[in-house]
Amino acid sequence: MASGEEDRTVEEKETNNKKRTKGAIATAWLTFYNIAMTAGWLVLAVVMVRYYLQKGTHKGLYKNIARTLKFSQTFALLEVGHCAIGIVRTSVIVTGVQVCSRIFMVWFITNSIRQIQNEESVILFVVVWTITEITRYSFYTFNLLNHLPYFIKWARYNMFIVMYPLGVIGELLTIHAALPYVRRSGMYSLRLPNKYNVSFDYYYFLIIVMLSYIPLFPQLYFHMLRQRRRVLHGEIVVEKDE
Ligand SMILES: CCCCCCCCCCCCC[C@@H](O)CC(=O)SCCNC(=O)CCNC(=O)[C@H](O)C(C)(C)COP(=O)(O)OP(=O)(O)OC[C@H]1O[C@@H](n2cnc3c(N)ncnc32)[C@H](O)[C@@H]1OP(=O)(O)O
Repeated sequence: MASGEEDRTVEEKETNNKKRTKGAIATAWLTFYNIAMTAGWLVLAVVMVRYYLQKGTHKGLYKNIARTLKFSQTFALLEVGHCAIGIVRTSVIVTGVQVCSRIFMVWFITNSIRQIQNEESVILFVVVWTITEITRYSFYTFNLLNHLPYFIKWARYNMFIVMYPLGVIGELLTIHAALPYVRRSGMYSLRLPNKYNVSFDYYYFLIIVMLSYIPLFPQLYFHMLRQRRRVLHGEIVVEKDE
């Protein structure tokens, strides 16, 4: 064998070894991450069911789940990182919009405005998120372990058809319920005159957020419909932002 060819073979072997090591580390991390996230959302589900069975009402439930909800949803920020460094084949933009809008709902709406925490709409989106995330993270976990039961795959790529719109309804109704409190309290707003000479009205910002669901939500929904066709029906789908 010529020495040039030998060099290339050694180089290829080294590259393959590096890829394998990175692959193994990434797979181990993702498996750990998905198990931890499934557990987090399962805890939330158990606490919710137990609370409802004991008290017979959803009132006061949010206080009991607030910490686990904030923890589980905030950790999902790591998913944007996973896409950015390329260890999962998902769009950073789609994941970013999905994760950031949820974090916004949790921290800057539900957690910040005590008066709306007992609204039915809060329970609606929390229940919908919980069911979705238990399914999604168990799907990823079993998939990584190469033991994916068909019903989990089926649930992952069918339930969103109903769950996504339900979640959006819950989120929009919650922001809508928050509007009067935000207007009255002037929270997170900056009025003129101030030393920065900048004004910001959180009330109008929330109206813009609600309106932004109109162009953004269909994109997330159609993304999932394309994923569904690809995974369940084996169709080759080309994403625009890939
Ligand atoms: C600051 C102000 C904010 C203003 C916001 C404005 C509003 C915007 C509107 C937003 C509306 C959002 C509403 C929403 O919150 C409501 C709900 O969620 S309700 C509940 C129902 N929801 C769903 O069903 C969620 C569906 N969405 C998702 O699943 C994801 O979020 C999404 C990013 C859309 C997922 O898509 P993805 O592209 O990741 O699809 P796949 O799951 O098929 O994965 C693709 C491949 O990547 C692998 N992967 C991904 N993640 C992992 C992981 N953690 N571990 C291992 N592998 C992973 C996956 O296996 C696939 O691999 P392969 O291609 O090899 O099969």
